[in-house]
Amino acid sequence: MSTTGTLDRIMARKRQELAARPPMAPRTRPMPRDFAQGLVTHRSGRRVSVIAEVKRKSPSGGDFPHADVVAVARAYEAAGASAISVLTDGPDFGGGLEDLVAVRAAVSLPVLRKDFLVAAREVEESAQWGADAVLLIADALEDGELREMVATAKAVGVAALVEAHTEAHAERALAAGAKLVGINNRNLATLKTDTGTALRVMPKLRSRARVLVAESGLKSLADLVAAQEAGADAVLVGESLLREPDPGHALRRLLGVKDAAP
Ligand SMILES: O=P(O)(O)OC[C@@H](O)[C@@H](O)c1c[nH]c2ccccc12
Repeated sequence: MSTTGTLDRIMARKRQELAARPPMAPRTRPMPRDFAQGLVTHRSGRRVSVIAEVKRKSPSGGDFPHADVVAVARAYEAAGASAISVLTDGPDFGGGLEDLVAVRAAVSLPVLRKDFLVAAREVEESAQWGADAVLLIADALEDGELREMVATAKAVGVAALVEAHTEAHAERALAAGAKLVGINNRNLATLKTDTGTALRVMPKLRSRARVLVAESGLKSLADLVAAQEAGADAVLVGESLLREPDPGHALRRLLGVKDAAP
């Protein structure tokens, strides 16, 4: 039996991929959109914001029945999403940077590049490809790497959403300069999900983070309310929407929006 978790496996692959490829050709970056501003709800009384995710498959969820991620992103925007998360990893999530470009061109919302970034150079490339925000995974990066990647994001004007699965890693994220912190309910080593994780950790961070995001495994309006009460500005939701035949309708339902009477 292998003792290497999924996160370690993917990070090792990412480091190999990066070492093997030359720097990307420069691109003209589109006008950035403010990711953080659209999410902040804390103390505003506004309902928690939703970052809605597109991916074609995942290691925990298998294949999702929506190959057209652009159509899904449009439906999310129409349903009231505040931002779109686009998986750009190919082997494990079926995505690519082309998806980031296509989704961003199709919506007017800020777009998060969701990937397993291992170097500051990739943060710069993400900005050039049109990412308004990048995900950085504290549990998988050394303190020095994290600090450098957060600083690079700031320098190029891309928001860094730094994700952690434990309070200790969340503290490392804050120490590295993160202002936007995500608490992932899914343990990326084992892929097990416990929606209590974010509820337990977020209150300890609330006063020190500009934006707090509860991530993974959220399915119901009750889950969103619980996240909000624990201090979340936003939730990151993918699988429970992508399992449905109509993800836009599923997002409306999640937000508690009543369908118009026939
Ligand atoms: O599909 P879910 O359970 O609603 O979760 C979305 C998002 O939180 C999850 O995809 C995620 C959170 N952190 C990650 C890091 C890498 C890849 C994926 C993720």
